[in-house]
Amino acid sequence: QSSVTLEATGRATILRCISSGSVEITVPLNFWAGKRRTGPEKCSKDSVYEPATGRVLCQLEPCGAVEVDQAVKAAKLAFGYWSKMSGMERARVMIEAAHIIESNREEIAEMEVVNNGKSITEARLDVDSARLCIEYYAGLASTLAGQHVQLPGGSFAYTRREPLGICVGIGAWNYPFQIAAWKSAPALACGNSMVFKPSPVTPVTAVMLAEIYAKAGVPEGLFNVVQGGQETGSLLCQHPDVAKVSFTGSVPTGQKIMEMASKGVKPVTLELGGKSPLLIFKDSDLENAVRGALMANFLSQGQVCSNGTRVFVQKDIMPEFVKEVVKRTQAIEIGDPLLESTRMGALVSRPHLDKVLSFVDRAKKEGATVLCGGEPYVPSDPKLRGGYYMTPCVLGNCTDDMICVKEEIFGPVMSVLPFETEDEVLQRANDTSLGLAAGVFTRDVRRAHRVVEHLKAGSCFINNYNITPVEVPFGGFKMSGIGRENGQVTIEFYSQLKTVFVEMGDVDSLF
Ligand SMILES: NC(=O)c1ccc[n+]([C@@H]2O[C@H](COP(=O)([O-])OP(=O)(O)OC[C@H]3O[C@@H](n4cnc5c(N)ncnc54)[C@H](O)[C@@H]3O)[C@@H](O)[C@H]2O)c1
Ligand SMILES: C[N+](C)(C)CCCC=O
Repeated sequence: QSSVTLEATGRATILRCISSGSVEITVPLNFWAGKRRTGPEKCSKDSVYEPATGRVLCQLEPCGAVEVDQAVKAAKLAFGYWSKMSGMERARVMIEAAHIIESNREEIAEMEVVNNGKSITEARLDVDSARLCIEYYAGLASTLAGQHVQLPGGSFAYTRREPLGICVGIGAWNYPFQIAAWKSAPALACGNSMVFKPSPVTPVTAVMLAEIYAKAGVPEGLFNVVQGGQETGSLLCQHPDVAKVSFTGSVPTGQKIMEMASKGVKPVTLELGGKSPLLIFKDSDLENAVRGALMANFLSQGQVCSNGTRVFVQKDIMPEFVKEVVKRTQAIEIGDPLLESTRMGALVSRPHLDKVLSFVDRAKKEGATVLCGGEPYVPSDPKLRGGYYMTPCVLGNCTDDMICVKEEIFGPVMSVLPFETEDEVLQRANDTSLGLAAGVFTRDVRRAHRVVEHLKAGSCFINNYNITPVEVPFGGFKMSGIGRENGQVTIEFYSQLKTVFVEMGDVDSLF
C-alpha cells in the first residue's frame, strides 16, 4: 500500500511515495547468498511497529541456528572470492554501491523514518553518512599495504595486511542504516565478508543495504542480514567460523558479547553507551553554546550514544543560557517525522518512551526542576495519535548524584548543572564509568585544548557537538567501548598483519 503526497519544503516540492501510516512491509527481511529469505518455518514472529503511528509495520522472523549457519556459509563462500580481489577491484564495487545509495537516498531515508521515527531531515543525513563511509573506505581499499624490513645478509621480512574472515555486525536501533554501513564499509574494504544483525526493533533498512551491495556487484553472500534478537545475536557470536564481532549497543549487551567472543579469542569492536559532559564556560559565544547544547541532546529524539546530556554551565552565565535553551527547546516542532517542517519525530517504541518518561518522573522526585517538556505529546493529526511522542525536556536544579545525571536516559532529556571553576568541572565531568564523548565551549583557545587534554572521552568537541565526519575515528574510552569506527585506524580493527621472514642465505643452525 502506498499513497503519494506533495510536500512543499520552501525551496522545492518533494514527491513523496509514502506517508506515515501508509506502509506495510510484507517482503522477507532476512538476506543471505544474494536473496531476501523468509525465516524459519516454525518461528514465533514478532510485530515491528511504526513509531510515528504505533501501527504494526511488519513481522520479524527471528533466525535460528540453521539460518545463521546458512548465512555464515554464504559469507564463507563469498570471502573466498572477495578476499582475493585487489583493493582497486573491491573499491570499484563499493563506489558503485555508494552511487546506488545516492540515487535511492529519499527512499532509504523514508523507510528509516517509517521504522525508526526520526525526522526525514535527519534520516537523509544518516543515509549520506552511510554513503560517505562506503566512499571513504572504497578510497582506502587500494592503499592497504604492508612494510618491507631489511635484515642482515640480504635477508628481509615483509608484512601483509590480510582480512580477518567472516565478520559479524550487530546493530542498535537508533541509526539502523548508518550503523550497517559504518560496520560493513571498513570490513568489506579490507576483504572480509559480513553477517549483519540489525536490532529487532528496526529490521527494515539493513536489508536494503544488502540489496544495494548485491546490485553493485559484490559476490553472493558477501553481506548478509539475519534478523532476530539476543538468541540470534548469541548464535552469531558463538559461531566457530566467525572471526570478529563488531557491536553497537548498550554496555550490558557489550559485556555479554565480549564474554562470548572471548571463548573463541575473537577480536571485538564495541560501540557502547555514554553519559557525556558538555562544558560551557562563561567566555563562550553563547549563541553557539546554545546551538551546541541542542545538537548535543535532541538529535534523533535524544536517542544518540554520544549525546552530551550533562550540560555543565559556568554559574555567571547560567540564567541567560537556561532562558535561551528553554526558549529554543520549546520551539522544536514535534510531529509527523515524514514532514519537512518536523524537527523531532517519535521515540523508537512505546516501552522506550515509557522508560524515558519515568526518568523524568524520578528526576522530579529527586528534586530536579522541569524547566520545559518531559510530557507525553499527542499530535493533532488523528493518524499519529498512537505514536510515541514526548516534548523535549530541560532539567534544572540538577546535582551530580541524581539518577538523571548518572544514567544514560537515551531520550530528549538534558540535565543542566552549574559549575564555578575549570578544575572542579573537569573532576565532575570525568566522574563516570563511561567515556564516549565530551564537549567544551569557550573562546579561550588555551583553555579549550587544556580541557580536552584532561577529558576522559574518546571523541571531544571544541565549540561544536555531535559531528561525525567519516574520515575521523569515533569510539569510546572506559566502559563506552573498545576499538574505533571510521577514519584510517579502523582498517586495523578489520584486518590482521602477517609477517613473512625471507632468508637469502643459509640457515644458521645452533644444532
Ligand atoms: N557508541 C556507539 O556508537 C553507539 C551507537 C548507537 C547506540 N549505542 C548504544 O546502544 C544502546 C541502545 O541500543 P539498543 O537498545 O539497541 O542496545 P541493546 O544492547 O539492547 O541491543 C543492541 C543489539 O544487540 C543485540 N543483542 C541483545 N542481546 C544480545 C546478546 N546476548 N548477544 C548478541 N546480541 C545481542 C540486540 O538484538 C541488538 O541488535 C544505548 O546504550 C546506546 O548508547 C551506542
Ligand atoms: C551521527 N551522530 C549523531 C553523531 C550519531 C553517531 C552514532 C551514535 O549513536
